[in-house]
Order: sequence, then structure tokens, then C-alpha cells
Amino acid sequence: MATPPNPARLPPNQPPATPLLDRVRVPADLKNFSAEQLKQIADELRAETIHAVSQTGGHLGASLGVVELTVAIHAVFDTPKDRLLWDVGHQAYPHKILTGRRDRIRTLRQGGGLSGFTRRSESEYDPFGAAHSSTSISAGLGMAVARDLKRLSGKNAAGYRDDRNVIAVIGDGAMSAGMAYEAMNNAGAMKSRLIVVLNDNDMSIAPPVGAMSAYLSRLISSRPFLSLREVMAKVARRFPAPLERAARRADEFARGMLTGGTLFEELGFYYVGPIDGHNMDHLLPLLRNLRDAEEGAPILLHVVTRKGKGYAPAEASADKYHAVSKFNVVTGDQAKAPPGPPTYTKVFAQSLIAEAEQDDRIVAVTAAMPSGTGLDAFGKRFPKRTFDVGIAEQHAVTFAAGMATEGMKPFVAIYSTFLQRAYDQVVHDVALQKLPVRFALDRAGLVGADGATHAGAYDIAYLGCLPDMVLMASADELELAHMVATAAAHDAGPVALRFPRGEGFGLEPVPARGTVLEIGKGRVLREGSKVAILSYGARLQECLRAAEDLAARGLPCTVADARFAKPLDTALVERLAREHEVLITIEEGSVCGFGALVMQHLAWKGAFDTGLKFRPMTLPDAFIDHDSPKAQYETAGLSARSIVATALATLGEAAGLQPARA
Ligand SMILES: Cc1ncc(C[n+]2csc(CCOP(=O)(O)OP(=O)(O)O)c2C)c(N)n1
Ligand SMILES: CC(=O)[C@@H](O)[C@H](O)COP(=O)(O)O
Ligand SMILES: [Mg+2]
Repeated sequence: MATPPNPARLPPNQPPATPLLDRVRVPADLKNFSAEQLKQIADELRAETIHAVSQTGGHLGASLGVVELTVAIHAVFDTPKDRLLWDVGHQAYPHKILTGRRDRIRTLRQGGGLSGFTRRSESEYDPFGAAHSSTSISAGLGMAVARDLKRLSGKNAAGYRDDRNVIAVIGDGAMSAGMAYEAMNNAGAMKSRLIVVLNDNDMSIAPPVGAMSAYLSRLISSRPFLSLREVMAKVARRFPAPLERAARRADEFARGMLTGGTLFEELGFYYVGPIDGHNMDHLLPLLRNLRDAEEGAPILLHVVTRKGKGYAPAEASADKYHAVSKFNVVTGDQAKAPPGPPTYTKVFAQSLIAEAEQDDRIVAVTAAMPSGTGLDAFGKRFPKRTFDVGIAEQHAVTFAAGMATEGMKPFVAIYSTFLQRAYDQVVHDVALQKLPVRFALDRAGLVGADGATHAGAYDIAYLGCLPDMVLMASADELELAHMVATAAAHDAGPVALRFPRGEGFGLEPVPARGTVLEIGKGRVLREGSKVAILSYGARLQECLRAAEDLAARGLPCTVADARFAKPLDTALVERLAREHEVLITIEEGSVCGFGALVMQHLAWKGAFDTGLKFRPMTLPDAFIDHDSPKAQYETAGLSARSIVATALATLGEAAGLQPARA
């Protein structure tokens, strides 16, 4: 057997030698190799994954932790006929390499390249798209039940007997979400055969939190890894010859009643584990047995792995290289962005700390994203007033609502895309009761490499339709500081403020503490006459650039920053409509958002009856793939160039320029 490549010894830009992996074109090829060879393939796969991500950046740590599991599952099962679901999908890079996408793996997360998550349109080996966590058990159960129904009817649509396996791999972090429990509750009561692999690496993005995480740790420490003999004996006991089954089950049931099983057993799963998820000699025979078991019951296989496994810099880092930029394979040093203005996230955290210094009722809630939302900094300063509730967005919102009823001032710091999961909680628990919960919506707008699944596109639309909601969007980081102060001061009901991913503009220094803004009042930055551009959010600089361009063409342009989508600055909107021939609104959000709110108001005021030319510029009514944010906004038609083109086309002076949208 050749010596496996050691990634730390590879020259940074040279792909590793992968003689066995080169012979794997599709997962079925893995069936031609011995266990020893599969171990070598796993080593080569790990080296290939490290090298690829060193060139693209991405979610490396989770992928490194599942290399052996990926090889073993593909070697034992018959994908894509057998359905393999990766929860979140951020750990699926080795899976992509094994499933016909190796030639494109160095395009990961780049414009036009492979997605950083699983995606149905990308491969038949991705039976379910993911990126938001904790969906795999539900989707897997749905597939298993569909299989059972088709079996009952004898044949499936393609005309063959449907006996596929369904395997859902879910992490310990993802296991903290309500959806995972809802799915287990349902699965445990059904006699459908589903294999759930709990990939327990004792990490979420940050160290995991909560009672379930503590429970899993206790489970592991109270039960040493099963030896191979124990693994096989346990599985054989559970899946004996048919005649022995009834007696065995009665016996196990009695023992379970006496000793108490794991939580998973209590929920109706057959629990196997814990086993070492890097030990191929254990994984292969165990998975084969689970594959061949005929019994109709859900199985939970508990594997213990290390996030970042096999790459020293990842194993040694605090976040286990959850998400990395491009890096040097030898040293592990990640590419650093040149020093620039502070990120919005940082300004948010500093501003919130400044408010919380003055008001001890301010508390902050995150759903497993302390570093992403800046609440790690808040938590260092106010550990008792910071709550990481795990991946539990619904709970985070209602938990905050509960605190608000008692006079606290909760800030739910959450990515726009993840608040989608807690919509009913926002409507029913917060808005209906007019509770002053503050939503700090980070990653608003297009987010770049994470792509459509993570786009913060919809919050203006889904919050804008709720009565009494105050909605603000920051044009720059200074405005963000003011909006944090405004949200802290606003006790009359719920408030949401949105801001984009990444750095601000560095136009002006951000004060230690923001100034409270007048609710529902916008500001005018530039006065003109022909065209008015009303911006909501961080496209303001693009609007100002467009105005320069239009002015140079003899079209004086007014530029205003609405600041609020709700309540709308109706006086400002009406004036802009009255005094200009063309009114353009622009936002980093979907259709049915700010532009729609402005349009609705103006329609009732009769502005269109007297000939106003109104053009709402929003994200297109389409999902926008991963790319650089700049390229995404070009695609979306929300750049200065597109604003100019829209204004000219609307005025009928298009001189070769096309409107952003027909
Ligand atoms: C609904 C939702 N909330 C938050 C996230 C952000 N997120 C992505 S991965 C992750 C941690 C997942 O931990 P785990 O399932 O244990 O996987 P690991 O990275 O440890 O392999 C989080 C919080 C998400 N993708 N989806
Ligand atoms: C997989 C996942 O959901 C997160 O890791 C996400 O990719 C983080 O995005 P940011 O890099 O914007 O924090
Ligand atoms: Mg984990």
C-alpha cells in the first residue's frame, strides 16, 4: 500500500498525489476496494479536500471530520439509489469529490462553480438541498415513507420494487434544533426504516450549548466506544433470524423498562453507539449490517468524530476551521483581507455594548451564531446578559418575547435568512402582542459565497406586512450605530434593523454611541429636480454615484435615504413624487418589500393618476447563485450603472443604455 499523503508536507500549490482516489469516478467504484484500500482512499480524499479548500475557502472543518464516514457510507450503500442526506450540507465536500464533482471541486463557492452545500440541481447524489440546518431527519423520513408507500403498491413509477435505504447524517449542533426533535418524535412512532447517523464532534460553529449537548457528552463518557465484537454482537442481537425476533424484542423491551435506554431509544429509535467515526474497521461492517437489516424501525447510529480531523492547524484552532478563507496548506495561515473599515457586525456589537452599559435591561440572544453576529464580544462584556440558545431560532424569538413581557429589552441578533424559520413566532408571539423585541438582522441582502440559501432577501417583505413593526435599514455603519441606539430607545413595540455582511464604507468615524433617530423620518442627501432616487439600506452610495452620472448628463437628481420602511416617511415620499418626473426606489431585498410599501402609499394618494413614473428596483424575482457580492448585485441589476440605465430608459433618453429590468 502506498504511503498516504501528509497534507502538512505538501507544497502549498501542488495538488496531492491520489493514486487510489483517481480510480474512483463514481461511488460504486469504491466497492472494488478492500478495507485497507478504503482507508488509503480516505487519506487521499482528506488531502484532496484540504488542497481544494485552500484555494477556494469554505467550510473545511466539518468536511474533514466526515471523511471516513463519507467513504464508508458510499462504499457500503448504493447511492444514488440509496438516499444520502447531509444536514446543513457544509460537510459535503468529500461527498462531492466522490460523486463525480472532483473535476469542479476547485470552483467551490465561486461564481458559476459548485455550491458550498448539497443541491438537487447539482447532482443526483444530492437527493435533498440544504444549508439551513436540522432538516435531514424530516426529509429523510419523508423519503422513507414514500418508499414504503410505493412498496405497498408493488412498483414505483419507474417500474421497479423500491427498496432503497435512506441515510440522514446530522451533527450534534444541528441536533439542538426543534425540527430535529419534531422529526424524531414522528419517526420514532412510525415503523419506517430510516438510518440517522448522529455525527457528534462536540462542536457547533462555536462550542455547542444546552442540555442536549451535555447529554451527548454524558452518553459518550458513560459508554466507551463499542469494540468491533460488541458492535457486531449488538447488531446481531437486534436483527436476528425472523423466528427469534419476537422473543428477543420482548426481552429487550423488558430490559429497557428496567434500566432505561438512551433518549433516542425512548423516542423509538434503535440506538447503536457510540462508535469511533474515524475507524473504518468499525464503520464498514456496522454499516453493512444496518444496510441488510430488514426490520422496519428507525435506527440512530451515534458516531464520534473530530471536527478538522487530520489537519493539524484545523484541529488546533478554536473553531476547528469551521469556515476559512484561502490558506497556505503548510502553515494553515489564512488569507487576511487588507485592513479596511470595520464590519457592520463589529459596529453592531460595539454599539449594543455602548447601549447596554447605560441600560441593564438590554439583553442579547443568538441562535448558535455568537461570532457571526458579534455577540461573542457582547458576551465577554456581559456574560449574564447574553444567551446562546443553540440552533433554535423559533425558541430564540419567543424566549426574547417572554423577556420583553417582563420589561427586559431583548435584542435578537440573527441573520436575516435564519429569522425566516421563526416567522410565526415573530407574528404571533411578538408582533400581535406589540412586544418590544429588537431584531438585529445581519447578512441582509446578498451574501456572496454562501449563495441563495443564505441571502437575506426576504425580511423587508415578510416583516413589512406586519402591523406596528418598525423597520430600519442602515445605509452605512454610522447609520447602524444610530439605529442600534434608536432600537434600544423604542419601547412601543417590535423593531427590526437590517445591515449587510462585511465591511462598511469608512466614510466617517463611528461614534462610541449612536444618536436616537426620529422614528419614520428619512433624510435627503442631494437635491435635484428631474429624477428622485429613494434608497433603503446600503445601496445609498450606489445611488449617489448614479446621481453624479445623471447630473453630468444634465439630469439633476435628488437622492434620499428612507431609513425607515415602516413607518414610512410619507411626507418625504409624497414630496419626491410631487416634485420629480421619475421616482426610483432601491433596496437590497426581494420584490414585495420597500418599493411595494412606497407604491402602495403613492397609489392611495393618487400619485400615479397624475403621471408619476415610478420604478421600484429590488432584487429580481429569482434566486441568485453564489458569487462575489459585487457580481451578485450586478446580476441583480442594483448597481449605479443599472440605476442610471433605469432613469434614462424611464425618461425615454436611453441613448444605448438598457433599463435594469424590462
Ligand atoms: C437554521 C440554521 N441556523 C444556523 C445555521 C448556521 N450554522 C451552520 S453550521 C452550524 C453548526 C452546525 O453544527 P453541527 O450540526 O454539529 O455540524 P458541524 O459543523 O459540527 O459538523 C450552524 C449554527 C444554519 N445553517 N441553519
Ligand atoms: C454553514 C452556515 O450556515 C454558516 O457557517 C454560514 O456559512 C456562515 O456565514 P458567514 O460567513 O456569513 O458568517
Ligand atoms: Mg458538530
